[in-house]
Amino acid sequence: MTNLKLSLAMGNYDRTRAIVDGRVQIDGVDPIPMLLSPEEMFFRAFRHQAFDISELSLSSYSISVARGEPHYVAIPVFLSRAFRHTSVYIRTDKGIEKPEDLKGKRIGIAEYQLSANVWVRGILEDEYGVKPSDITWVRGGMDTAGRPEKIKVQLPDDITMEEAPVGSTLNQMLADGEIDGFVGPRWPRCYAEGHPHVGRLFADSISAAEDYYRRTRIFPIMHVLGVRRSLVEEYPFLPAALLKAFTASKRLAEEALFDTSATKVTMPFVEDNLKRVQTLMGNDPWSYGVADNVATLDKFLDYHASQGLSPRRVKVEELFHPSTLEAYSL
Ligand SMILES: O=C(O)c1ccc(O)c(O)c1
Repeated sequence: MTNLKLSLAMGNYDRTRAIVDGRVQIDGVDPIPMLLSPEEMFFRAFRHQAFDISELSLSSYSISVARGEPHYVAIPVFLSRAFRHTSVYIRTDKGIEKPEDLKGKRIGIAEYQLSANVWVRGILEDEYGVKPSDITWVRGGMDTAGRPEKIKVQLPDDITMEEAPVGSTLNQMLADGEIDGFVGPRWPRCYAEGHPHVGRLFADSISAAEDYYRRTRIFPIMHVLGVRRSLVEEYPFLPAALLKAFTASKRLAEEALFDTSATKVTMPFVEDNLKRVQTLMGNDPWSYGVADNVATLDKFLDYHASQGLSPRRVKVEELFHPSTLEAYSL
């Protein structure tokens, strides 16, 4: 019996590496891995359904489910998670000292529907009373002018959204003070390069995120794994096989990270960060599976619907293949 040969698009992460190098096999599948950036992967997945198995933006995927036209079915493998307190950048010379000061400001975004932006808008509203309609959103490419939206969205009437001027990038607009801030999953180049008037809204974003986690127990989910729906109809073993393999691959990455004899990532203070995260979040901080993540997924779907991105409130169980919602035991 030969295995299915399936294309597999995902990021180059420690938690996926064992699948790429063959230490973990996916039952019944010979993967053809492609390690891509989120921008390229999601554009090709959502515009052209280019891959058999693909990491997917939780937001873009939720839109496709809410619209009743999902080309992929998700598996509760959360390939990207992040506390997005890190992801709000501001001009430090525009009177922005606290979240409430964002009201009336012009904030750049690459796309309204990016998962990181859904989380940031939700947290700003829930925690600080700053509504999406309090801000003027300016949409454009970060480093390339004229970025297209990968999914067209119809925003609620009270949302003000402008397109960045033709030929302008958000990085240049932020650097020149033409926008007051930027929200997005990737840091803007001018911040990375140390622009003297560009900083973070939450200057101590680790403390802000820790406080948020203590109160909410939410570690935001950005990306899921998806498999082409037509393939699952033909081969219903695929979702559970993928969940099993990706869970095993993540476990190997965690074991390596905890082997601190010679650190596995090129970064100081790894042991200290591991201890800090364990103290805050317990022994499985980056959990896969629906059961451990229902509250986080529910919060995301609330935000997604209230921000007008899904035309109806999708239920958590609708996102994932039924075979990944339960497991056998001995
Ligand atoms: O589509 C994007 O631009 C994009 C970039 C980075 C991410 O992590 C992401 O979720 C989306």
